[in-house]
Amino acid sequence: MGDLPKIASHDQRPSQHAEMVVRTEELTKRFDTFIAVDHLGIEIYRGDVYGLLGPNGSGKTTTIRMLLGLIHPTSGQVTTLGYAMSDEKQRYRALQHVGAIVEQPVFYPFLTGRENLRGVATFGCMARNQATEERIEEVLELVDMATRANDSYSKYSLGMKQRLALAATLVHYPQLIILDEPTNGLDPAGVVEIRELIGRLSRQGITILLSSHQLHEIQQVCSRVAIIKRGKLLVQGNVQDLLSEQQCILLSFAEPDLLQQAELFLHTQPEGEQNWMRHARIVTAPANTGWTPPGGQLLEVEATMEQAAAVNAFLAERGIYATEIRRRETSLEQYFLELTATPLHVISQD
Ligand SMILES: Nc1ncnc2c1ncn2[C@@H]1O[C@H](COP(=O)(O)OP(=O)(O)OP(=O)(O)O)[C@@H](O)[C@H]1O
Repeated sequence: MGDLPKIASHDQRPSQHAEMVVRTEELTKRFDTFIAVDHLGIEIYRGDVYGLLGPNGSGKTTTIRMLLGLIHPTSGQVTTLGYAMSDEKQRYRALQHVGAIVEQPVFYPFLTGRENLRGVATFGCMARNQATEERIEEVLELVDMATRANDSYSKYSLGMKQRLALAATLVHYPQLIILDEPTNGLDPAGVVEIRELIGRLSRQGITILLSSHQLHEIQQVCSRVAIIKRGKLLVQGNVQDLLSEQQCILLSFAEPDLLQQAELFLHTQPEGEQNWMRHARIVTAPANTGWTPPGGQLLEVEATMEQAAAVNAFLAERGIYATEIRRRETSLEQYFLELTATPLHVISQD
């Protein structure tokens, strides 16, 4: 097997005493001989906006369905808000504090948005009283649907339908909401609306778990993420920490020959304490940056901008001078693609 990238768990928890809202331990789901979720251990803390990411078929929906008790795990545990989901009574108690959108929610097309929410409140055993009416108005305001609440559901756009579905999850004051691909099928404006709404809900103290393919959106809205592949956890951690761990610098040289020499010097050094001594490679200059080095190539060195001076000095001592050094910005999307394209291996979890 080739050199695997070093992957670690950088799980900077919100605080030492942060309350665990969801914990899965060795969570596994088999469909006949196929393992859809494989010994998954994730931890979601109060206040997290937690992104569950993975390629198609990696087990996100299956995990979410187990978290909600819609399907039973083959083995392993789910604890939600301190309740063991394997116990029927405890599961019932937990779910009273959870709102979720897993499949396209079913609303009556001929009723208005407000009437549909009244139905949701009734199914949720809320009393038909002034307090419930006030709560319905409150959630309609929260999802920015108050002005359209008297229109029939059949007239809503996809984005409005999704916001009404979110309103429905909020009616009974959940502590945790779970959203499977909440921006699926939405146009860019709809995606932004949902992102803003998730931010608003988070500021109200609601813990949010969402799965998504929209990695750009996830990066903007999530505080922590788990990346899974073939049902296994690849990495879990704070988004900023994961990305800063991926920091690299890019160096350009006046001639392509110097690029080769610089790479060779960094590679042939005896193993040093500095990571950048070992992790250097020639890469194509990133597009759309206006940076056009000779031969279109750059040297990428695994180092922070603070270590750039040391890299520069190291090369200068050997008579090689970089013409320019820049930081390579890593996006969650890039990180995700690099991680999920690598051979699968299990990380050590903290
Ligand atoms: N009821 C089932 N019976 C058999 N296989 C299933 C069942 N449900 C899911 N699977 C399989 O388990 C794997 C994980 O599916 P899952 O829907 O959890 O993935 P996902 O990450 O949510 O994918 P996507 O991003 O495409 O929605 C897939 O290979 C799927 O075909």
